[in-house]
Amino acid sequence: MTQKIAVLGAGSWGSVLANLLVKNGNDVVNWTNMEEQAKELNENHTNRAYMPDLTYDDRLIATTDLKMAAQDADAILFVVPTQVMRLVAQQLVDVLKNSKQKPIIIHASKGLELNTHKRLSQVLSEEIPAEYRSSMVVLSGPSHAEDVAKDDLTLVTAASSNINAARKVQSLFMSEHFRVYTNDDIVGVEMGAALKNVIAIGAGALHGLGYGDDAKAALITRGLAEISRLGVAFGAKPLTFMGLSGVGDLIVTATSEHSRNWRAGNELGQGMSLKEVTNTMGMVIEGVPSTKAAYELAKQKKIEMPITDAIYDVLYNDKNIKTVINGLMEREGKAE
Ligand SMILES: NC(=O)c1ccc[n+]([C@@H]2O[C@H](COP(=O)([O-])OP(=O)(O)OC[C@H]3O[C@@H](n4cnc5c(N)ncnc54)[C@H](O)[C@@H]3O)[C@@H](O)[C@H]2O)c1
Ligand SMILES: O=P(O)(O)OC[C@H](O)CO
Repeated sequence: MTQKIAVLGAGSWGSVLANLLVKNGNDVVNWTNMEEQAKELNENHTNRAYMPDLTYDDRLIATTDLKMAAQDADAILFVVPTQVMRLVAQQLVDVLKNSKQKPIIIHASKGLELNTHKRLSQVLSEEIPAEYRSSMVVLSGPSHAEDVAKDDLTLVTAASSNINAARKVQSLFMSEHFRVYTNDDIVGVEMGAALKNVIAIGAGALHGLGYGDDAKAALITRGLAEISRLGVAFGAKPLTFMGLSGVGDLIVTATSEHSRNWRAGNELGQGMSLKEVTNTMGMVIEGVPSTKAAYELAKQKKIEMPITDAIYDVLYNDKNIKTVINGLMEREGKAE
């Protein structure tokens, strides 16, 4: 049955997921806060600032009118940067109150809120009416908009404490190119999604500095160990980090040139300043705020996260990358 779906956020991931949902036979409205972008998507079926090579399905509608996008929708998918998620959720409250039906709430963003250190399902739960909380779903896993846009093969997970809601999301997104598993560990899925961005900055930096494959494999492996340690301290299931939203997403983000986090690290490794990197990327680099949030969470819980500490020192204390890498190698010997 055709579903009415609102996708909030028309950057690379939001617009590409909206396009996928249209191709799956749904009525989809993609909400953006930029008038020019809505016009371009509606008239030219392009979104050149984010996906320069993609022509979108001409059935995809874009709007800056949140009510038009989300009122009476069957599903509402948030795909905005982490630090504006709360703001967008607040704008949605009145629309939800005036809707004739109760949509399923999904988010596909990856990060931790600065200051509160909260996961995105927690942020949404605080802002939207209570009756939506139990059926919230998180869509996550190794997935770059560039690959999904060209119908390459992508496998992700839909996590919820409500299995029926997860299954509903699974069936909305599944296609011959896009496979969705279900998962009941929202904490693990969201922690894996946010923390892999931190390690990906480190992996990009190693590349930018000219280190080889051994160093990159070691960083990913030891990065996974500290992601799991922090996640488990907050109630995640250890095995979740062995799945698509854990090691799967870590591998793609820490090795792909599509990754904004990896590219940011690579440019830092090549000697650019953080300001230059963020000013030229033109898209969100979630690992930058998530490094700060993860660093502070780790201190709060007394969890050892040496790689996160090192990236934090580079991003927030202006430490030299080569020096922090040397520091990691010079730590006392440990058991694995
Ligand atoms: N790009 C990917 O391949 C990909 C894949 C999986 C997950 N994600 C996650 O999805 C989230 C969004 O990433 P993206 O790649 O689409 O980012 P992006 O930088 O490409 O686009 C972000 C969009 O958010 C919009 N935005 C910013 N502030 C806003 C506000 N106050 N109100 C409404 N819209 C606002 C911007 O205008 C822009 O269109 C991130 O958390 C990212 O980690 C991205
Ligand atoms: O481009 P990045 O670094 O934000 O990563 C995008 C996705 O999270 C990869 O799964």
